[in-house]
Amino acid sequence: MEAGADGFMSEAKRIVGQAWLAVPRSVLLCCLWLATWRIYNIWCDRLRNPRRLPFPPGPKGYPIVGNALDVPAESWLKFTEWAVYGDVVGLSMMGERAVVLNTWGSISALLNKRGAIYSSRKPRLLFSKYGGWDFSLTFLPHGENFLLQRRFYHQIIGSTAVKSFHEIILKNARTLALQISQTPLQFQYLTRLSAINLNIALIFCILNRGSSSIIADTVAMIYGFEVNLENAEWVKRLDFCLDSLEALSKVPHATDFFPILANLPAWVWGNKLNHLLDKLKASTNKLGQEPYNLVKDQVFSGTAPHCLVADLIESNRTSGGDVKHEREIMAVAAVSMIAGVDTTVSAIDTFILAMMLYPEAQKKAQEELDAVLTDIRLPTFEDRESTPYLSAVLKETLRWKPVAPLTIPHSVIQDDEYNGMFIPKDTRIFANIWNMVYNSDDYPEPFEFIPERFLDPSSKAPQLRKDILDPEELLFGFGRRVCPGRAFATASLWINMATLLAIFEISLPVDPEGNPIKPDLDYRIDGIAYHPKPYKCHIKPRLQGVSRLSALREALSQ
Ligand code: HEM
Repeated sequence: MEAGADGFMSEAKRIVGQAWLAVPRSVLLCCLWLATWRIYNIWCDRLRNPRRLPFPPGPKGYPIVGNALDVPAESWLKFTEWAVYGDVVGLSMMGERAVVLNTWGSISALLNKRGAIYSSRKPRLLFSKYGGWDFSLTFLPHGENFLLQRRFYHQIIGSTAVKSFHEIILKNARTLALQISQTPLQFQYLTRLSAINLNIALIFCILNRGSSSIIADTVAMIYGFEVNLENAEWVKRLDFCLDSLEALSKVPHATDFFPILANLPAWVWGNKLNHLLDKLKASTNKLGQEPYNLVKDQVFSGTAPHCLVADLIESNRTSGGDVKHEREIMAVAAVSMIAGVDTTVSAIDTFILAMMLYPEAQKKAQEELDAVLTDIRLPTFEDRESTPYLSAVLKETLRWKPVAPLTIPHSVIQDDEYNGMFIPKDTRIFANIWNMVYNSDDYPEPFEFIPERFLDPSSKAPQLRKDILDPEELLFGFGRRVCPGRAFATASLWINMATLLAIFEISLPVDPEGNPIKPDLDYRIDGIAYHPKPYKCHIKPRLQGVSRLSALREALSQ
């Protein structure tokens, strides 16, 4: 019996031994490496978190992928469902940690008050490594280049500096109103045309008065060009850049989960992806390098108008005739073109929709404007302080349909503790704006457009309330990453709203039987912002609008 058992054991050992030998050596090594890596991580976690504080609570995920498969494209909707886990929700996405902040309390405590450590970004390696987008502030981690580019923005379009652009913003708002009066059915096309102007302005320093619009504000501010409508080539360039950015953003790439893979050569990812990345690089170059060179020539010949690039070139010129930080100046310019257009257009679209659907709000804003603008006078920035109702309309526009429901995720650069929870270094931080703007405690009846919510009910004359969460503090992001175009964007939005309301009556279109046609309020992410689907609207001059339009024509012809 014993001899038989021994025989069986040695036979078994031999079989198992052979089976082991059959395992390819590389797989074995891989498993060993993974196991060691896992043990090392657990050990490091224990050292970093000696009090064993828990990671924020959140939904249970699947092995390896974590919660990644449960997050749809409109992730803010899922994140809002997960707010049942708390103010701060912890997730795991393919091995990477993420935290969703669902309330103003947690956002201001972490992103604002601890902004020094919560203001980094995790670059998307597909863009930065392979797409040539390592210059872009939106993807830059905390560091020297980030600080330099933020300083450039502050210098040129910080809340005080931006006033030097008011004149051009005003003129562009008036031009848009004039265009809408000529082809009211095309109001959305005109907004689109504004984006076209943006592209064209990237290359031409040609002044073509009478064709600019809200988009042209950005253009004129950045490059000091006014806009020529006819150049379709530049339309294609910006569109292509936006389209390829969107296409590349929609699907996660392997390097998002395994950054180490970004060390592989680009050809590994296949011809099609490389082709798209090459086109992105080329179009970005044309948004940055080419117009930059034009403005630089103007600066050196002393003919450049006041604009972001010219001012930055001027302030970075050396005595030897060079320009310091050229790459960063180009980056600021190209990124502003992309970040400043889509966002502003989305807010204007929402404003027009709201005016159609809430005629009472429109009437109140117009009565307020008429009281301030005697006779046929057109609105100017000096009227901003005297029109609190309109300021409330602006805040409600931003809140009602948030331009960026999740902003851009931040990342934390060192381990941190918050309310007894451990937030490890490199965690991606999402600020769930969506959950905040539709929170009925802060904003009762959150899905309705009610500008009055921002006005003090105890005051006879309309006055903005101070005890309510201001959407302008939410919608432009947080801490050291707060949108550097905020002052410019709100100035542009305000004057566009004031000018349109002073001149036009905005109402629902009607069908052949005279029934009002309600617009579809289904929004989607298009490019970088949340947009309504194309919609129709009836826009015609008001009684006072007719004479204001004549005044406007005269003002623009001067
Ligand atoms: C209604 C208009 C706009 C909205 C709602 C908006 C919103 C935002 C948001 C939410 C962020 C992310 C902030 C964060 O990470 O916490 C952002 C970043 C940014 N925005 Fe805006 N924006 C608008 C207009 C503009 C304009 C007009 C410009 C430039 C002229 C601009 C330039 C930028 C840039 C460069 C960043 C990246 C900042 C960084 O990563 O440090 N934006 N914006």
